[in-house]
Amino acid sequence: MVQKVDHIGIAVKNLDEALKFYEDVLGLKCAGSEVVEEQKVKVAFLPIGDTEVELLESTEEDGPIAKYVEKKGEGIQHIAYRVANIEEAIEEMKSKGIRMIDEKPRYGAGGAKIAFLHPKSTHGVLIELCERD
Ligand SMILES: C[C@@H](C(=O)O)C(=O)SCCNC(=O)CCNC(=O)[C@H](O)C(C)(C)COP(=O)(O)OP(=O)(O)OC[C@H]1O[C@@H](n2cnc3c(N)ncnc32)[C@H](O)[C@@H]1OP(=O)(O)O
Ligand SMILES: [Co+2]
Repeated sequence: MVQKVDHIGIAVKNLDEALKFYEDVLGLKCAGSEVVEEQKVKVAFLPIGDTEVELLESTEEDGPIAKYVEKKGEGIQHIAYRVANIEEAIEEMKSKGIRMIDEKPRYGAGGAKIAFLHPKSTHGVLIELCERD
Protein backbone atom coordinates (compact mmCIF):
# COMPACT_ATOMS: atom_id res chain seq x y z
CA MET A 1 0.00 0.00 0.00
CA VAL A 2 2.38 2.77 1.14
CA GLN A 3 5.80 2.89 -0.55
CA LYS A 4 8.03 5.15 1.50
CA VAL A 5 8.01 8.10 3.86
CA ASP A 6 7.50 10.95 1.40
CA HIS A 7 8.10 13.63 4.03
CA ILE A 8 7.89 14.52 7.69
CA GLY A 9 5.75 17.61 8.31
CA ILE A 10 6.99 19.92 11.06
CA ALA A 11 4.95 22.89 12.25
CA VAL A 12 7.06 25.96 13.01
CA LYS A 13 6.30 29.51 14.09
CA ASN A 14 8.76 31.15 11.72
CA LEU A 15 10.10 29.45 8.60
CA ASP A 16 13.25 31.57 8.29
CA GLU A 17 14.20 30.96 11.90
CA ALA A 18 13.57 27.22 11.59
CA LEU A 19 15.56 27.06 8.34
CA LYS A 20 18.58 28.49 10.16
CA PHE A 21 18.53 25.48 12.46
CA TYR A 22 18.00 22.89 9.71
CA GLU A 23 20.61 24.42 7.38
CA ASP A 24 23.22 25.92 9.67
CA VAL A 25 23.10 23.35 12.48
CA LEU A 26 21.95 20.10 10.84
CA GLY A 27 23.51 20.92 7.46
CA LEU A 28 20.47 20.15 5.32
CA LYS A 29 19.77 22.22 2.20
CA CYS A 30 16.47 23.87 1.39
CA ALA A 31 15.37 22.64 -2.05
CA GLY A 32 12.57 25.18 -2.41
CA SER A 33 9.64 26.85 -0.76
CA GLU A 34 6.12 27.77 -1.79
CA VAL A 35 2.76 28.89 -0.48
CA VAL A 36 -0.06 26.33 -0.58
CA GLU A 37 -3.08 28.57 -0.18
CA GLU A 38 -5.66 25.83 0.27
CA GLN A 39 -3.78 24.63 3.38
CA LYS A 40 -2.96 28.16 4.57
CA VAL A 41 0.73 27.35 4.78
CA LYS A 42 4.13 28.36 3.51
CA VAL A 43 6.33 25.28 3.19
CA ALA A 44 10.04 24.63 2.72
CA PHE A 45 11.47 21.26 1.70
CA LEU A 46 14.82 19.86 2.83
CA PRO A 47 15.69 16.52 1.22
CA ILE A 48 17.49 13.90 3.31
CA GLY A 49 18.24 10.40 1.99
CA ASP A 50 15.20 9.32 -0.01
CA THR A 51 12.81 11.44 1.99
CA GLU A 52 12.33 15.09 2.96
CA VAL A 53 11.69 17.32 5.93
CA GLU A 54 8.75 19.66 5.26
CA LEU A 55 8.74 22.79 7.41
CA LEU A 56 5.33 24.48 7.64
CA GLU A 57 4.54 28.01 8.78
CA SER A 58 0.92 29.17 8.89
CA THR A 59 -0.08 32.02 6.60
CA GLU A 60 -3.37 32.60 8.43
CA GLU A 61 -4.55 32.62 12.03
CA ASP A 62 -7.22 29.96 11.48
CA GLY A 63 -5.17 27.46 9.46
CA PRO A 64 -4.37 23.90 10.61
CA ILE A 65 -0.75 24.79 11.36
CA ALA A 66 -1.71 27.88 13.37
CA LYS A 67 -4.15 25.77 15.39
CA TYR A 68 -1.55 23.06 15.94
CA VAL A 69 1.11 25.51 17.13
CA GLU A 70 -1.39 27.23 19.40
CA LYS A 71 -2.53 23.98 21.03
CA LYS A 72 0.65 21.90 21.05
CA GLY A 73 3.52 24.23 20.18
CA GLU A 74 6.01 23.62 17.39
CA GLY A 75 6.67 20.00 16.46
CA ILE A 76 5.95 17.05 14.18
CA GLN A 77 2.47 17.71 12.80
CA HIS A 78 2.16 14.87 10.27
CA ILE A 79 3.91 12.00 8.50
CA ALA A 80 3.35 11.70 4.74
CA TYR A 81 3.47 8.32 3.02
CA ARG A 82 3.90 7.98 -0.75
CA VAL A 83 1.25 5.97 -2.60
CA ALA A 84 1.15 5.02 -6.28
CA ASN A 85 -2.54 5.80 -6.79
CA ILE A 86 -4.20 8.08 -4.26
CA GLU A 87 -7.79 7.55 -5.41
CA GLU A 88 -7.36 3.78 -4.92
CA ALA A 89 -5.60 4.34 -1.59
CA ILE A 90 -8.46 6.54 -0.31
CA GLU A 91 -11.05 3.92 -1.31
CA GLU A 92 -9.03 1.20 0.40
CA MET A 93 -8.75 3.24 3.61
CA LYS A 94 -12.50 3.89 3.59
CA SER A 95 -13.28 0.22 2.98
CA LYS A 96 -11.16 -0.57 6.06
CA GLY A 97 -13.19 1.83 8.19
CA ILE A 98 -10.56 4.57 8.41
CA ARG A 99 -11.87 8.10 8.92
CA MET A 100 -10.61 10.27 6.07
CA ILE A 101 -10.30 14.03 6.51
CA ASP A 102 -10.14 14.27 2.71
CA GLU A 103 -12.31 11.87 0.73
CA LYS A 104 -11.04 13.40 -2.49
CA PRO A 105 -7.43 14.33 -3.24
CA ARG A 106 -6.32 17.92 -2.80
CA TYR A 107 -3.24 19.51 -4.26
CA GLY A 108 -0.21 20.03 -2.03
CA ALA A 109 3.29 21.38 -2.49
CA GLY A 110 4.95 20.59 -5.80
CA GLY A 111 1.56 19.72 -7.31
CA ALA A 112 1.37 16.42 -5.40
CA LYS A 113 -2.05 14.88 -4.82
CA ILE A 114 -2.61 14.61 -1.07
CA ALA A 115 -5.25 13.36 1.39
CA PHE A 116 -5.21 13.28 5.19
CA LEU A 117 -6.31 10.47 7.55
CA HIS A 118 -7.81 11.59 10.86
CA PRO A 119 -5.47 11.01 13.83
CA LYS A 120 -8.32 9.40 15.77
CA SER A 121 -8.21 6.54 13.21
CA THR A 122 -4.42 6.13 13.19
CA HIS A 123 -3.24 5.74 16.78
CA GLY A 124 -2.69 9.43 17.22
CA VAL A 125 -0.69 10.43 14.14
CA LEU A 126 -2.01 12.78 11.44
CA ILE A 127 -1.14 10.84 8.26
CA GLU A 128 -0.94 12.33 4.77
CA LEU A 129 -1.15 10.15 1.68
CA CYS A 130 0.83 11.64 -1.17
CA GLU A 131 1.04 10.77 -4.88
CA ARG A 132 3.61 12.54 -7.01
CA ASP A 133 5.47 11.88 -10.25
C1 LIG B 1 1.22 21.51 1.99
C2 LIG B 1 0.83 20.07 2.28
C3 LIG B 1 1.85 19.13 1.59
O1 LIG B 1 2.52 18.31 2.22
O2 LIG B 1 1.96 19.26 0.34
C4 LIG B 1 0.70 19.81 3.77
O3 LIG B 1 1.33 19.01 4.38
S1 LIG B 1 -0.48 20.81 4.55
C5 LIG B 1 -0.35 20.43 6.27
C6 LIG B 1 -1.39 21.16 7.07
N1 LIG B 1 -2.73 20.68 6.71
C7 LIG B 1 -3.45 19.84 7.51
O4 LIG B 1 -3.06 19.45 8.60
C8 LIG B 1 -4.83 19.44 6.97
C9 LIG B 1 -5.46 18.31 7.72
N2 LIG B 1 -5.64 18.64 9.14
C10 LIG B 1 -6.86 18.89 9.68
O5 LIG B 1 -7.89 18.81 9.03
C11 LIG B 1 -6.90 19.29 11.14
O6 LIG B 1 -5.64 19.87 11.51
C12 LIG B 1 -7.23 18.12 12.09
C13 LIG B 1 -6.17 17.05 12.07
C14 LIG B 1 -8.60 17.53 11.73
C15 LIG B 1 -7.29 18.71 13.51
O7 LIG B 1 -8.24 19.74 13.52
P1 LIG B 1 -8.53 20.62 14.80
O8 LIG B 1 -7.25 21.19 15.31
O9 LIG B 1 -9.63 21.57 14.48
O10 LIG B 1 -9.11 19.55 15.73
P2 LIG B 1 -8.98 19.32 17.27
O11 LIG B 1 -8.03 20.23 17.92
O12 LIG B 1 -10.37 19.28 17.76
O13 LIG B 1 -8.33 17.90 17.28
C16 LIG B 1 -9.06 16.71 17.31
C17 LIG B 1 -8.18 15.67 17.95
O14 LIG B 1 -7.08 15.40 17.08
C18 LIG B 1 -5.85 15.66 17.73
N3 LIG B 1 -4.93 16.26 16.75
C19 LIG B 1 -5.09 17.43 16.11
N4 LIG B 1 -4.08 17.67 15.28
C20 LIG B 1 -3.24 16.60 15.39
C21 LIG B 1 -2.02 16.25 14.78
N5 LIG B 1 -1.44 17.04 13.89
N6 LIG B 1 -1.44 15.08 15.11
C22 LIG B 1 -2.05 14.26 16.04
N7 LIG B 1 -3.21 14.54 16.64
C23 LIG B 1 -3.80 15.70 16.34
C24 LIG B 1 -6.18 16.61 18.85
O15 LIG B 1 -5.25 16.49 19.89
C25 LIG B 1 -7.55 16.14 19.26
O16 LIG B 1 -7.45 15.04 20.10
P3 LIG B 1 -8.13 15.01 21.55
O17 LIG B 1 -9.58 15.17 21.26
O18 LIG B 1 -7.77 13.66 22.10
O19 LIG B 1 -7.52 16.16 22.28
CO1 LIG C 1 2.76 17.48 4.09
